[in-house]
Amino acid sequence: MDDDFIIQDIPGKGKGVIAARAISSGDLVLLESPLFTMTLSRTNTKILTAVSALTDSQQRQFFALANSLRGKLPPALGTFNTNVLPCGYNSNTTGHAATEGGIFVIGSRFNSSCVPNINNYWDEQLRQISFRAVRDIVAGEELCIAYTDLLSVRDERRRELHEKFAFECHCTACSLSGAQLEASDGRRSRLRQLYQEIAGCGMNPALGIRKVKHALTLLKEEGLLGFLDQSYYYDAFQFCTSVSDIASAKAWARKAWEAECRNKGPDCPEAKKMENYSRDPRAHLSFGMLRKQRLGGPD
Ligand SMILES: C[S@@+](CC[C@H](N)C(=O)[O-])C[C@H]1O[C@@H](n2cnc3c(N)ncnc32)[C@H](O)[C@@H]1O
Repeated sequence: MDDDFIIQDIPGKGKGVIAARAISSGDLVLLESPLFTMTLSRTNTKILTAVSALTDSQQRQFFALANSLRGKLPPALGTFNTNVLPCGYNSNTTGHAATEGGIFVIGSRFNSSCVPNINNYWDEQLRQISFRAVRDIVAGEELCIAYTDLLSVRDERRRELHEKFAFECHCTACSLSGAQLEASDGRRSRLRQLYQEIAGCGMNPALGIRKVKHALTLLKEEGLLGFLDQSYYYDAFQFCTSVSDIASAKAWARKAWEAECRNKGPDCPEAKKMENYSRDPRAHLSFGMLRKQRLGGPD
């Protein structure tokens, strides 16, 4: 793992993390314990109290991290807010925020991209954060996570990143212009709509499956397939199990299981759940709730 990346200066971004060799989709790039964690209700005083409990060398590590909020916030709070990563379930897409955040000596060096190649996941049992590749990565590529809601349009993403982290994003998606930018914004907006429409398709599972397939196509076109696909597979699984289409339900559950393994690791509770459903879709609450029909599995 330690040989997978190097930390170096990146023009316009401070430091960042670069792949030192080819990394395959699903590979664990880093597993790290926090220097310390803190609940959402943090203040400069609370952070200074937590930092003072660290060893001298850990205190130096904390203050050596970037502070992009210098002059806007007191130094400890600015450093914390620049580097904090969620320690708990967090979804930029649904707006669900983890109640705890942590500071990581290495993990806090990952920069942001709106087409991320790395997923960060807090393992509650280990109380460590993992970083896994969401697609194949070539040597020399920067390893980036997502700091923002990827289903927002470019200008909204830039506004949010500027407000929270005081930088302008120039990732491949944010650097688009003209018709290409319009197409990218259109796909992300449509994906957000589909996310909500799919949730309302419980009584019309055939329509739900069509919308899932449309969403997966848009995710692929937008370069986000490996990052945001798992919830769509789970939705498709539920549609199939509700109409007792067992073979298709198993196939969708398997796709969800693969996605959870890739992004969070095979031992995470979500992967275990999907593995169980892929063996026995009847175990799901919605099994057989609607008239039997065949909906079909993933393409
Ligand atoms: C958690 S730190 C990431 C590591 C940091 N670059 C460093 O030097 O340690 C977050 C800060 O990195 C910079 N950053 C992250 N992603 C960036 C990007 N895509 N473009 C420019 N700066 C970025 C911003 O200053 C941001 O506030």
